[in-house]
Amino acid sequence: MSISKQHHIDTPSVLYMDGVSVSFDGFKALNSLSMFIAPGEMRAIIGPNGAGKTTMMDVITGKTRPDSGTIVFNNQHDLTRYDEADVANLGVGRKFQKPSVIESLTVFENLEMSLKGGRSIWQALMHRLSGAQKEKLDEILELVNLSDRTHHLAGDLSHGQKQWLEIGMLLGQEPQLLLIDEPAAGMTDEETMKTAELFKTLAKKHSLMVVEHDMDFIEALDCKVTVLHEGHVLAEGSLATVKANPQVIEVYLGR
Ligand SMILES: Nc1ncnc2c1ncn2[C@@H]1O[C@H](COP(=O)(O)OP(=O)(O)OP(=O)(O)O)[C@@H](O)[C@H]1O
Repeated sequence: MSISKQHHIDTPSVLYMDGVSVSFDGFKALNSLSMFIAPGEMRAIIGPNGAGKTTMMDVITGKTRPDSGTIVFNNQHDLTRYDEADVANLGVGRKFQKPSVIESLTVFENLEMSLKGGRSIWQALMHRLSGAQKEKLDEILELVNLSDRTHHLAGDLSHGQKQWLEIGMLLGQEPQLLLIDEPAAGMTDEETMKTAELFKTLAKKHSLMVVEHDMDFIEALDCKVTVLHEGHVLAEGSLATVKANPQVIEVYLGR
């Protein structure tokens, strides 16, 4: 599948990938991968183990440099030229599967440290927030369902709440595109459904790329699904469409 260069120029996009390939010792982890994410879009990415999902996020975020291909952020920035810190500063936030909140700090303190502009632990602990910053943190706390846990230690939160806190910390960076790896793993059913609601709300202001294995969660996201297989896009469309695709059934869902 290829997306024309003209499409890229004419259509506003948050992420445009075309013909992206990466090899490790001759093995193609990504094999001419092409994908297009629109502003405000939420996209679910599925695929069997080894399909290239992590490698795809690595090349978008500047962790791995592709051997060939184009990756453009916001119709403007060639992401293959930037390192991880630059890509984050441009507005691409990444959430790894395992939460990495600081457990000995409160929910609020964790969020304070994440605010755009960079705050040291010391500044964060001094609680010198502007009115606008305080307002923003309150808004994030509300969004991620943690308003009633503001002054609890992050270490006392449930696994799902830690994941929400970390998503809140990403939001503190004001990213335009969020890449989120298996958020529902280890969550209760209730937390999983709340997370789907949260993502639907976020998608109004941000673009989201969500890598996930949990089909109930993907169904609840109710968004376009891309199926990766052997480093390439195998199918794209609604969950119902890709589930009915014989190639998808063969390589993934039917296994
Ligand atoms: N640094 C590396 N060196 C060698 N091979 C690698 C490296 N990173 C990834 N691979 C290989 O590339 C392929 C794609 O891996 P990747 O982790 O991107 O898949 P994935 O879809 O994220 O899988 P999973 O669902 O298991 O996380 C796999 O076969 C993997 O072994």
